[in-house]
Amino acid sequence: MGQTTLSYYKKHAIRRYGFHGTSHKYLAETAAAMLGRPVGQLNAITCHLGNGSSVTAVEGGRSVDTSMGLTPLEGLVMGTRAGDIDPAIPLHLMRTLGATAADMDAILNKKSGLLGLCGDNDLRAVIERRAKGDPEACLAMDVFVYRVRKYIGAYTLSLGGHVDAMVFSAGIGENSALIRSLICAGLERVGVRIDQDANAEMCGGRQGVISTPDSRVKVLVIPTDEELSIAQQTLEVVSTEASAAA
Ligand SMILES: Nc1ncnc2c1ncn2[C@@H]1O[C@H](COP(=O)(O)OP(=O)(O)O)[C@@H](O)[C@H]1O
Ligand SMILES: CC(=O)OP(=O)(O)O
Ligand SMILES: [Mg+2]
Repeated sequence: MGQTTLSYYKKHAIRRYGFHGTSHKYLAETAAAMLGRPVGQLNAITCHLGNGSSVTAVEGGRSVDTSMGLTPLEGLVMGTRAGDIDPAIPLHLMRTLGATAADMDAILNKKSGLLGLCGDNDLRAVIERRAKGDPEACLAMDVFVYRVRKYIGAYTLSLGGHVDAMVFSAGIGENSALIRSLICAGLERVGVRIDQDANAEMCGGRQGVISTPDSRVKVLVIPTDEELSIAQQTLEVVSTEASAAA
């Protein structure tokens, strides 16, 4: 047997690390508290949508899949990151344009995403331009929203169709009722019904439910608190080590 690609995993630590873990953990725990159940009994899809964005599938309180990989480049379309693309594209650009690995790193991490699609990386600017009918801004938002919906669809099946809650958080998820509404549009058949008044109100650091009472999937807006989550997890590690040493 020749060398398998599994050796990259074993010898070179190529694996899915995922990012925003402190945020997704905080969101799952807060969602469980809001639904009045132990986090171990919660299935959820947590959407951390900021400048960097990721989605996580949470089953019984544990992350079972997440959209960022070895680096934060994989997954959603972000402010300046491309997210998922055909892995052959960088190879093609390196061959045809003579681009180096460093060039590709800069293109895919710093010049792609919303910025690459329309010239603005801040979604507030993209939303303003879209409202005026700017075609590139419309395209950028369509691609952004479509990619989030695709992950929600994939993770809904990863969770066997059993989703208790969908959570929106971070700069975009906490503040843009428009983006939340576009992501959830037409999902009634998979149990998601948005209360548009509640959605419009849940901005600027407010926490609450934005789905209708009859929505099978509860849709929540939760301002994330990564600092608190880091402090709680640090305390957990320190207390465990202290009690083991005693
Ligand atoms: N009202 C809003 N509408 C749409 N997008 C917003 C709004 N407020 C903030 N954002 C987006 O949130 C992003 C910042 O999110 P944040 O979670 O702070 O990002 P990061 O931690 O990755 O820097 C901004 O780039 C902007 O696109
Ligand atoms: C990993 C990442 O994108 O982090 P942030 O959201 O803080 O930019
Ligand atoms: Mg952040």
